[in-house]
Amino acid sequence: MLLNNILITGGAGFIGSNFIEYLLNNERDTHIVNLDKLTYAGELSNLNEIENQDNYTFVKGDICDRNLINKLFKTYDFKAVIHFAAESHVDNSIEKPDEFIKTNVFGTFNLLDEAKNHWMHGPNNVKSEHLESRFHHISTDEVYGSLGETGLFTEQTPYAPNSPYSASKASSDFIVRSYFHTYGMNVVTTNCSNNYGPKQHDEKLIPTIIRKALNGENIPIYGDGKNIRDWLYVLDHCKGIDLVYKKGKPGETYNIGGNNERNNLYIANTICQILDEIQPKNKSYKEQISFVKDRAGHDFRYAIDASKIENELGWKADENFETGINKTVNWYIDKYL
Ligand SMILES: Cc1cn([C@H]2C[C@H](O)[C@@H](COP(=O)(O)OP(=O)(O)O[C@H]3O[C@H](CO)[C@@H](O)[C@H](O)[C@H]3O)O2)c(=O)[nH]c1=O
Repeated sequence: MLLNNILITGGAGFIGSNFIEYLLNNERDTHIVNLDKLTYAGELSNLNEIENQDNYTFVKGDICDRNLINKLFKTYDFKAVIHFAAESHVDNSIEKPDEFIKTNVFGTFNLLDEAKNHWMHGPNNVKSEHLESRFHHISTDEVYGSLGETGLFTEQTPYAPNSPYSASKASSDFIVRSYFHTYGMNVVTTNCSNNYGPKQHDEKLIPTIIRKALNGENIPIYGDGKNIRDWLYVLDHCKGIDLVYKKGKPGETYNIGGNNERNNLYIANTICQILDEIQPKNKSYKEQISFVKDRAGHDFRYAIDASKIENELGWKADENFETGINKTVNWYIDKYL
């Protein structure tokens, strides 16, 4: 059988590795090339379960390396690119924005431009063998900025990124958009809310709470803990990405959110309550919750209106926050204990 080669960038990271596993479990006619730089956030063991499959190849490399990208396109004649690779941690972007601009902005441009050169003769002239070839850009709801107490982000919400991270993702979204409008390239973008679930890097809120709780350390909650995020179980996100990748309209963007708005203090209390039940000790884990200095420019609230992907493509999240967080806490207990 002739396999379709697709390029997945950042596949050793949290969402990318969950997506690769999801795709390979559901498809037999795809060969995935996973290009990942293996920064501190990439973990090859995330891919243990599929690393020996013959329809999977790992390449260590940087999306900013134009020669490498060119060589990969020549070797594999990719039929699609699904682009996860990014510097993703907001706190790091506040301390050191350079890498975010380099990887998220320049790296995305590099990939996109190589894909265009490989798939198209010129503006609006796609090579016959690449009529279906698609560039799927994975992005974030943070590009829309911060909400007050009410309202939801829709695909029409104007961009208003507040952190160097979200500004770099917003820039990359605009570059991708421009390749549709200028060159007629087949691109789609998905903007997701906060993901959680297995394989997330230790630095993010939910793994931090679980790890610090189990280690008997203070659980750091920024500011007053009232900031709100819309939590999306990572496998629901993967299903949404797969739908958009296969059925999304070229040039369109789709929001993917969990419809699970929770404030950070609620998240910490919920996790502590689960741990009190399944991993009890002499006092409640809640006593470890500790309020610390707020994040600079901390966005107050993110919340997504996912009706476009639900109505147009039939996507629906399978997990609600209660089912998802229970699975997640159990997964990290196995990892940390
Ligand atoms: C790490 C940490 C975070 N926080 C707060 C800050 C945020 O309000 C909330 C979640 O923080 P983080 O886990 O860093 O995630 P956040 O800044 O929302 O961004 C995430 O979600 C975004 C999607 O909304 C993604 O685009 C980002 O790549 C991803 O990192 O918890 C704490 O209160 N204490 C902590 O120790």
